[in-house]
Amino acid sequence: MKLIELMKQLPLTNYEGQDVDITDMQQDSRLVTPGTLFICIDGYTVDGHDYVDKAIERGAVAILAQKPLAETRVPVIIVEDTNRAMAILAGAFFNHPTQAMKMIAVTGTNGKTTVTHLIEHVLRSVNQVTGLVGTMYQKIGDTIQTTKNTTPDSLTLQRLFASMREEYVDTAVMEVSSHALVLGRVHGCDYDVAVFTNLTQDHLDFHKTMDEYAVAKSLLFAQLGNDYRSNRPKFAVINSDDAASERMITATAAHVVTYGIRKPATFQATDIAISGKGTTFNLHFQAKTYPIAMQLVGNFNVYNALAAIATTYVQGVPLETAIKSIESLKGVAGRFELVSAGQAFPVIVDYAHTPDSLENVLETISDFVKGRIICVVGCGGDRDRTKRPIMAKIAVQKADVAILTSDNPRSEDPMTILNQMEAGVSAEAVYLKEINREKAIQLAVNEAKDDDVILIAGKGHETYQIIGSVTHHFDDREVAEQAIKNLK
Ligand SMILES: CC(=O)N[C@H]1[C@@H](OP(=O)(O)OP(=O)(O)OC[C@H]2O[C@@H](n3ccc(=O)[nH]c3=O)[C@H](O)[C@@H]2O)O[C@H](CO)[C@@H](O)[C@@H]1O[C@H](C)C(=O)N[C@@H](C)C(=O)N[C@H](CCC(=O)O)C(=O)O
Ligand SMILES: Nc1ncnc2c1ncn2[C@@H]1O[C@H](COP(=O)(O)OP(=O)(O)OP(=O)(O)O)[C@@H](O)[C@H]1O
Ligand SMILES: N[C@H](CCC[C@H](N)C(=O)O)C(=O)O
Ligand SMILES: [Mg+2]
Repeated sequence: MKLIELMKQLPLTNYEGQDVDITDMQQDSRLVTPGTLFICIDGYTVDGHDYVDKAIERGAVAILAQKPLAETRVPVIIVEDTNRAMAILAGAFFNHPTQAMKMIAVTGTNGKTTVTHLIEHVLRSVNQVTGLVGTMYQKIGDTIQTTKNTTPDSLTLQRLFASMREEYVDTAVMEVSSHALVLGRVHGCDYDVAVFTNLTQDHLDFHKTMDEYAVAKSLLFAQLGNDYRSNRPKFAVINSDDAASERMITATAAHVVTYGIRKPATFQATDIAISGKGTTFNLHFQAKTYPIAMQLVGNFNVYNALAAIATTYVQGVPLETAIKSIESLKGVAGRFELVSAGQAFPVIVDYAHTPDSLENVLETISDFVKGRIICVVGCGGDRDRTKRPIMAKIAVQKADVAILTSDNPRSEDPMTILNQMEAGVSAEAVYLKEINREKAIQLAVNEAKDDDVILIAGKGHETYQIIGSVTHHFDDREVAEQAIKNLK
């Protein structure tokens, strides 16, 4: 693509300088190849404007910047906000790939990964080619790529959607984080359905207040339904039981479909029964009742199943087909995943890393446990500090034996994090504290009797423990399995 042609996407820029062929766009100098337009992003850690030399050395033929640069070797285009411009240019450069497939976005504090996997599973059961973008990986059909972010930057995303278009993906299902919404990572994505799971405390290091966090989530719904050039109907699929739902509904111009348990909803669940092996409930939709017996455990997974059924229904999948598919799903990796190494007591690895999810998962276990609940939990470093005392309090109150430990301390001192967790626990409470996560898991396993249930919370599918700037291999499932073997 010619630079002048590309710059027409930024009409206020009026670029009429030297024209060159642009064969790629990059915001990371390390990925530049000859012919690239290099976009300078002023980041949280470093300033991309400082990498212009590196980019040109690697063959960049033009630079997009938001600060004046003393650069004469290649054309420099200055815009007010390179991040915003990047999203607009990325959509145009890759010829708007999101318009070539159905697009489903899932946002909310908890349940995004689970709901996207449920939707993917249902769509695959009706032979769709699917794409998936989220916390665990990016996936096209069966091909998996690892990823740094739940929702990557706009350029990475549009490039990914272009690859999906090449693979004839029918529907892309993606998690949209609140960070992504605020940072414009999904600008230019043309969604057909946006799903809201729930809003509870997390990420207050980034959003500062719950109100700000809610506004961030509502941005997804604000960008849905306004594009009347596309003749596809747009749907907002909303959890009617969540206090923040009204804000999401107000923000959108799309059709609204609700799901829930407590308040009236388009897709309503009643008669929920939970066991250690699965959940049954009745789904009510348009005066009909559908009994469902799924392998996912917990009330919160009833919400996730309803969200997936409602979403696939508005995308044309018959209800009975979606139900059958959801019933066949064994689970999502690292979410209420059972570790079995011949022991008598269930060991559950779960990704609960927020107060609400931890409380939900502990309450779910208390619905079926015969003996005690033993819970191993830590809180991430360089993340919302205010959730630490709350999570510890929940663990100590809701589990019979709470073992507080480390979970990706990152640049923080692990003991400081543990102390901040302990601040939420009353002085007379009884709990254990073990900074080494491996030892904490062994303690839990040593403590367990036949009727007990162990919950190892916070890391789920993760296969690492980040201490300082070093990423060590660490997998709760492997460590638990070894700990069980050590018993014998
Ligand atoms: C706080 C935050 O969002 N950081 C994101 C941000 O990083 P940053 O601002 O620190 O980037 P930087 O290192 O300062 O670099 C600035 C610019 O210089 C460029 N650069 C840098 C070095 C170099 O040699 N050459 C070069 O060109 C970089 O490519 C970049 O364009 O931009 C990066 C590229 O897009 C992201 O990967 C990174 O996410 C980091 C890894 C992260 O941990 N983010 C978390 C907070 C996050 O976004 N989480 C959400 C929610 C998760 C969930 O709850 O599910 C997510 O969607 O992942
Ligand atoms: N609908 C829900 N409501 C509350 N808690 C949930 C819900 N679904 C899952 N959880 C809990 O939250 C944990 C994380 O679930 P999941 O990975 O699906 O959420 P997520 O929104 O993708 O999280 P992240 O923001 O880290 O990507 C699960 O392991 C479970 O404990
Ligand atoms: N997406 C979440 C993951 C947290 C997982 C937990 N293990 C941690 O490291 O805090 C976050 O970045 O806040
Ligand atoms: Mg996720």
